[in-house]
Amino acid sequence: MTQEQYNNSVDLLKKWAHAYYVEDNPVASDDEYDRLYHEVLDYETAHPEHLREDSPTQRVGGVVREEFTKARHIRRMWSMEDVFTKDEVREWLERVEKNVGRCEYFCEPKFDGASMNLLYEEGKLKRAITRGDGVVGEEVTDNVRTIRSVPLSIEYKGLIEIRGEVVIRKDDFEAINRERLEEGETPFANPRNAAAGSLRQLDSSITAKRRLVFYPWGIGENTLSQTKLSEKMDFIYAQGFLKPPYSKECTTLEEIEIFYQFLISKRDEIPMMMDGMVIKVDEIEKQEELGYTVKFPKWMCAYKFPAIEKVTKLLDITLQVGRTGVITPVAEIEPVNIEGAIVSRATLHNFDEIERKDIRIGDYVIIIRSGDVIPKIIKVLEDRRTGEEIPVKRPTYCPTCGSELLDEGALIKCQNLECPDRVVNSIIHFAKKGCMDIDGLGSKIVEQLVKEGKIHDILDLYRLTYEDLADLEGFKEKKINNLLGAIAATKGAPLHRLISAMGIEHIGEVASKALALEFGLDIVDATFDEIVAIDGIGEEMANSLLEFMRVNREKVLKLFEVVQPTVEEKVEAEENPFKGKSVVLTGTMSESRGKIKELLESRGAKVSSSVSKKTDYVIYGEDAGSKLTKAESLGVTTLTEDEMRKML
Ligand SMILES: NC(=O)c1ccc[n+]([C@@H]2O[C@H](COP(=O)([O-])OP(=O)(O)OC[C@H]3O[C@@H](n4cnc5c(N)ncnc54)[C@H](O)[C@@H]3O)[C@@H](O)[C@H]2O)c1
Ligand SMILES: [Zn+2]
Repeated sequence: MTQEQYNNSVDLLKKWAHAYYVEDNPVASDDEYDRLYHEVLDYETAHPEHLREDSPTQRVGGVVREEFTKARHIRRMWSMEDVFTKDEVREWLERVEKNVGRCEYFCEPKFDGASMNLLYEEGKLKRAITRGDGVVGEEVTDNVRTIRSVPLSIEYKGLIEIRGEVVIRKDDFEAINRERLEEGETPFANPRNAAAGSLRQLDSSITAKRRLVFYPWGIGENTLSQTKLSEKMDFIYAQGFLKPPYSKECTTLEEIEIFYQFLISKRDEIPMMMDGMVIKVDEIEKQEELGYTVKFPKWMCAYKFPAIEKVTKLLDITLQVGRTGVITPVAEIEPVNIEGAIVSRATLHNFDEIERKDIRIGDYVIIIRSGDVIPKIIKVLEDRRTGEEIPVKRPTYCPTCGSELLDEGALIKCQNLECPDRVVNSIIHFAKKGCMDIDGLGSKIVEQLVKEGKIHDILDLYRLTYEDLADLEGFKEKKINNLLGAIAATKGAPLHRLISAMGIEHIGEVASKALALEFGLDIVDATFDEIVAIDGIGEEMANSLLEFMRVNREKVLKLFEVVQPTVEEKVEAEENPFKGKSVVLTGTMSESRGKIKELLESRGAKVSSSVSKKTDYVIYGEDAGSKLTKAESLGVTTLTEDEMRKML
């Protein structure tokens, strides 16, 4: 890096930091920011004479926004040094121990939220101040009062500054963004900006709606006498604050590394966004001996997790035709490595989303991949446009069969029932697990069969003969017999699985069960009023089912004839505490969860997989994780397996 490049980089970082800290609306990804930041830092270490005082390496956070009252922290608030590899942790530990000898290290998650300082006096919450530039922050007391995990009063009567992170749950974050998009506002780029933006509301009722959570991680001004940070924190938790789900005291690099890997393995499960692990020297005396740089304490560091957000370029948008004919746009992106996986495509739900986000071909975009979630574009970096970007047009003809498309606004559909992509995808769906579960009929084989003209629709599967398959490439006697056997074995399958397998839009497994129980084979003649009378089935589902039956009535009747599905009897469950209740199972139980699900369903319970405010009971076994925590945070009744059995 030359001095000129250094100066330009500092200017760029400053611009990015302002957008991030002050506007809550970043124009770069964290990964990019961190990279440039470290290049700048390297240059400054090599050329201390060129160091600019206004470099982001020399200051904490951003400036205070005009609309808010400024307030001073009693003790300064800091930023944190970050390390990215085990080797860097080793170096960090060596540096620490060279100065103060062997230490104990307190390790805990680094939640990615907004830094907050709470001042308590005589047991009352007096003031809540954002970190700001570390010396002066914004007073947001009224907003913070709406956060349920911030106690308004505590037992301890001394003056104390309790520091922590205001975080937003990942699912709330997504919900807020959906809402913002609907209202034509720009979505928040990440949970941290969403938390910060929610705190900086001039109207507290908006903050209140955001369901923020506060996790304490440290103390500023205080007169507590404990000699270790972890002991002080235990005292804080005992005052009624939330304790992070995991923390560990370590003494060696190996222990630190093991806990780090453990936290990474919990990354998707924990409802809050974690971007690393914090390592802190536990002994207060040693902390003081180590002291501070201009920006951060020398006694703690953030051991960052690998980035799950990356910036990349949108190369093209291609179209996929689903089994219901819906055309889904797919973003083809310049391949990037996210946590070891090469990502080259991302989903876009529909064309309205492209228009709302104003995504153009050639744009730089931030994409995120977390857990098993398919990568998605979360933000367009409009600042980086060159003017060459090409707006995306809504398609008017099917990319597969060429028929004219029906544009319904949010959805664009190919209406040609014989469209090859629709046929292939509907057969793949028909054959998959949870539907008809036809072993040996995966997507490749379906494509082959359709392409070779062996099948044109689902019914054709049941007409396949040995001779039909014998001349296909890769089909030997055993494979043919297995496939024909697997298809024949679907005869007599439960009706609800057959309904599910038909792939009616909006009708999933649960709805299929309810429909099968209610109507049996008469489902082809069900009326709108009868359908919506079923608990859990809404108008959209009813219309979709009616439309499907209108178009496919004859085919469905034929299918019933060939498959001869087993019609389940409708038996009223006897009265019991779980009848009609919504139940979620989590953790390891004495039998498989599938078995326990069946048991509860036979008693009239609805068993679902995610916890919400509508859940009546969460029944947990051993090693229960985030679902249990979520239930507790929502105030949902939790039961052990034993308690459940007693109630039955
Ligand atoms: N995308 C962008 O344009 C952009 C711009 C500026 C900064 N950033 C991001 O912000 C980071 C720098 O921000 P920063 O200086 O606030 O540092 P930081 O967020 O990396 O770390 C410091 C903060 O961590 C928080 N924290 C969470 N858990 C904690 C715990 N257990 N103990 C102590 N503190 C805990 C505290 O609020 C503390 O202030 C960069 O690494 C970058 O990722 C991004
Ligand atoms: Zn088509």
